Amino acid sequence: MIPPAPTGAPPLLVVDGLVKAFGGVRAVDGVSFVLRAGESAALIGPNGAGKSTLFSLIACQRRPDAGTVRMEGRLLTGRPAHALAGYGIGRTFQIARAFSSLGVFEAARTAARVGLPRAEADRRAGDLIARLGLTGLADATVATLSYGDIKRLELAIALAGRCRLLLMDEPAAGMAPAERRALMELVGALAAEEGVTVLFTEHDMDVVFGHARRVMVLHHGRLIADGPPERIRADSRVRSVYLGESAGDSNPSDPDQPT
Ligand SMILES: Nc1ncnc2c1ncn2[C@@H]1O[C@H](COP(=O)(O)OP(=O)(O)OP(=O)(O)O)[C@@H](O)[C@H]1O
Repeated sequence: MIPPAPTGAPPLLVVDGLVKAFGGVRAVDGVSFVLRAGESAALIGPNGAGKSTLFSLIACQRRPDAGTVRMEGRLLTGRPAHALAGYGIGRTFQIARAFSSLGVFEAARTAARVGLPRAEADRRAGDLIARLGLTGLADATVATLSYGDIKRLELAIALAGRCRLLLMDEPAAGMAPAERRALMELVGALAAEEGVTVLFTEHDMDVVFGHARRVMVLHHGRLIADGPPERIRADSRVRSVYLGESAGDSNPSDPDQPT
């Protein structure tokens, strides 16, 4: 588990008054929060709450209608998505696609090579793929990997670039429960070792309540709750928002106990 962020840790990501509308729908409607170095936060909400849109605004895939995002004090809003790495932000979503013709080790090494001498980059890439259980696949072409292996490789690639903030859009989607737990435990351990702050969206409440130290709840584009998992679980507004959700695992009133 990731230890709680030290009190008074410096603000890493500052999201201030983000708004994004599609026609008449305010998908993100005035969202503000501060993520401090060392935190591990999950962004949850029922279908259509605005999670993907908010994530895409933070990750510079869309421009907000209003509001700003700052990383370590530097304005991120308006920058292209490929500038994220230069701000110390790694994103796991679909990274592997860009590396599909490379071998697994080569892909991790390419990411590690940015700003590191060759020998050090090789060592870092080797260490990370070992930690992620991919050593046996070091020479396999990325395009041939299974879904779960791609997810692990994406994590290795994001961390190889020595990001300070890791953005993960449904990191465990499509995985079997045991594989999900293993992946998130690895994320927690690696983030703690590397001093990386984590922000992730997730539908699976076991993953959210088992692995986030902070949970932010979106509803109709607004943050309706933000706090430690135990407080979110007991929040009457959060419970009422999730009532009637069809997916059994989408109800935060009845998640598994945190591991
Ligand atoms: N490109 C788009 N054009 C029009 N409306 C959109 C677009 N993207 C999102 N929306 C609308 O914005 C709202 C928020 O959608 P968003 O996908 O961000 O929610 P979400 O919380 O990620 O949902 P889910 O959990 O179902 O993925 C929804 O009403 C959605 O229909």
